[in-house]
Amino acid sequence: MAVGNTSLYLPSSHGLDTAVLDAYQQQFQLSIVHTIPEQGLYLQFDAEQRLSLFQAGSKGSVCVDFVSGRLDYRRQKGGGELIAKAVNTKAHQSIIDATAGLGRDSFILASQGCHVRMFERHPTVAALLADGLQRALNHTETHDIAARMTLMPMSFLQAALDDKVQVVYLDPMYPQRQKSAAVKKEMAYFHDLVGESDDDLGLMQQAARLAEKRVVVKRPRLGEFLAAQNPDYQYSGKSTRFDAYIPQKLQDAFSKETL
Ligand SMILES: C[S@@+](CC[C@H](N)C(=O)[O-])C[C@H]1O[C@@H](n2cnc3c(N)ncnc32)[C@H](O)[C@@H]1O
Repeated sequence: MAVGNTSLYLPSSHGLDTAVLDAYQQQFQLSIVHTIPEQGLYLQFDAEQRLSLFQAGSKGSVCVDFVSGRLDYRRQKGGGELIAKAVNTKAHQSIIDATAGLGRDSFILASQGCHVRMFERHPTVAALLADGLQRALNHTETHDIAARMTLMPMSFLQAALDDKVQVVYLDPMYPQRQKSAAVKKEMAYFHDLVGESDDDLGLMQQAARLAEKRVVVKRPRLGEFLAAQNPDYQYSGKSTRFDAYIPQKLQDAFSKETL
């Protein structure tokens, strides 16, 4: 994972108050700059005031937008989301999303009434998510959904060990496949930033300790099982598969492996 101070470009007359600037610098480890970087990835507010990830010299950007676009369409149309089946949202409403990323899966779960605590280890991605969440809270249509989503400091994931949740959801990065549609191009910026997953086993072990009912893992349809663990249930779609595990069985498997 490429963590280093990502630059946040702000014009000299940006109008942000000191508390907001402090949060960007301290919490999200961003370096404020007043000229647009000539190379690499950087953050900037786009024309619609959304905090966005840009690549110097390239077109397009990535931001978290729960209010318009694809997620808004899914919110309004709803429908048989495979993820809802895998999590079993009718029975399980308390969720930890331990790899929250841009929050799309968390938003879908929250749209189904779940309360989702989101953890994102990359501070720049967490900054994008915090910005998108705030805008969703400020918007009437998405306020109630966003109010069920909480972005947690990473350190709380360990501290939350005494505080079980029904489901832990995992969607670690998997190796990038061929970039098909142009819309995927921007997502290459995101991949460059966070890199591939380097801690699959650690994530699975932590999830097995925290979850009471299920651990759910998102994978490419034909992808390998995370940490080589065979799931108890599988839910396959056109390109994605959700593997569901009974946490106790996972814990037993891990303790056998360490004997
Ligand atoms: C594929 S993205 C998740 C996308 C997300 N499900 C969504 O709907 O937007 C994976 C994210 O998990 C994060 N991540 C990977 N390993 C992690 C770990 N061990 N702990 C916390 N976050 C992790 C990465 O920084 C990345 O943002």
